Formats: sequence, structure tokens, C-alpha cells
Amino acid sequence: MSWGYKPNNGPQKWVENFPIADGVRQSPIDIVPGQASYDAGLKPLTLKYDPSTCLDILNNGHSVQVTFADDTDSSSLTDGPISGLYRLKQFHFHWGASDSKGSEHTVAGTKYPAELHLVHWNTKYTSFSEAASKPDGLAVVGVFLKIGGENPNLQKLLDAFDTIKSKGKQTSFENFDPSTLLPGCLDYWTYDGSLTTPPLYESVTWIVCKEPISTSSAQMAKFRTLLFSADGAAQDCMVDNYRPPQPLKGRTVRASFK
Ligand SMILES: NS(=O)(=O)c1ncc[nH]1
Ligand SMILES: [Zn+2]
Repeated sequence: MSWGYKPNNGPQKWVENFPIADGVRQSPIDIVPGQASYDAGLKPLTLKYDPSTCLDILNNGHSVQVTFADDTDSSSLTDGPISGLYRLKQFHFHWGASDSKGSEHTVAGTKYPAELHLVHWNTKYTSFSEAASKPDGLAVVGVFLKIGGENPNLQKLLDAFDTIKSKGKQTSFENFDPSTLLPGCLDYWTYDGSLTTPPLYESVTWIVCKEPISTSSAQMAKFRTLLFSADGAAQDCMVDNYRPPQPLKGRTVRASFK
């Protein structure tokens, strides 16, 4: 049986097939603002996204993912804590069964209802797959979602959910601009971490935005209509697809802001 988020295949069991789960730079973590070190040398993030690189939206059985053409530098991340240029490969979300939980990173113990991950790979390597296992291979921008007003940009994604309800479904999804899902202020925390799903590679420079974006409770309910299960199988709601915080193991979290 493959990995998931249930008691019999969830985060507490992943170490059986992916021993790096007990590694020294695992993600997510609890971010404690008072313990982060302000680093004046950190640059602002430069995120340049070209909506024409947006390809499709997919239910991969673990999350909902929007995939981008990454054969050119059109959608990229530069500056911030990284050197070089990282290309956007995909973005996806993690969320809870209720509005009281769902994010992977937490802030002084606070859980948000959801978290967006924009996954980029270092173009010093030839592909996402090659980069994914290198210590400087990936950079993931994390954005928290909090309950507030309805988010019209998010709604464009949610409107596609009825056609990708079950595992393995995908549909074309074009001309979406991921920068519409970024907060106005791009202050961030950064630390060396890992993928938060198997294979849990310790290859991610995490860049977690301090400012959340808004979503409504009704919009969160729409996420919960997706299924972990494939068409024809017993319906299993896609909820609580988040890994809890992992030990910091001596790592420093830096802040780009005072
Ligand atoms: N959740 S995550 O952004 O660390 C991730 N991306 C690809 C696989 N896992
Ligand atoms: Zn993720």
C-alpha cells in the first residue's frame, strides 16, 4: 500500500519506507518568530511568473496540483535566500478537515486552515527530477491561507475541482497567474529543509511568507470535496493532507524582516 495520511500509511509510518523521515533537516517545522534571526543580507524575493506557462490541474491522490511548463526561465524565482535561478514546476496545497488545522508549517504553534506550496528547481541541474535529490536542488515558497473574505483568484482553481474530484483526474488549466496567490508583503522566514511528502528528500530551501492570503470557509469546504480515492473506489475525502512539524535539530531560521 502506498503512503498517505491515514493512521496505517500516514506521517508516523513514512519512516518505514523512507528512513530520511528521521533526518537532520526535515520539514515542516514550527516557526517561532522570537527565535528567528533577522538577516540584513537576505534579499527581497524576485518572483516572475508567466501565466502562459500554466498547463493543467491535477488530483494526484495526495493534493491538488497545478503544473507549469518548465522548459524555459519564463516562470522563475531569484534572489531571496537563494543564488542562481530556480524555475517554477508546480504549486499545490495542504489543508485540514476543519478550519482549525491544515497548514504544515505552524507559527508559534498556530495552525492555519491551509498552506500553498510553490515548488521551484535549481537550473544548475537539468531537470526537477535531478534537482529534487540535491541539497540545493529545490526552493519552495510557502503561503498560509487564513479565513477571511472570499478569494476571487483562488476561486478560479476551485471552479475546476468538479472535473478532477478523484485521484488521477487532470484537466487543462491555462493562463493562470500564480502571483495572484501571493500576499502583498513578501517578508519571509527561511531555513534548510525537505520535501514534506515522500520521498522526503532534504533538498529544499524553504521560504515561508509571514503574511497569509485570505480564503473563505466556503472556499475551504470546496477543497474538502476532493477525494484521495480513485473513480469507482469507496469515496475517501481529501482532508488533513499535512505532515506535522518536525524536530529543528539545531537549525537556524532566518527572517528577512525586523
Ligand atoms: N509538500 S512539498 O512542497 O514539500 C513537495 N513538493 C513535491 C513533493 N513534496
Ligand atoms: Zn507541499
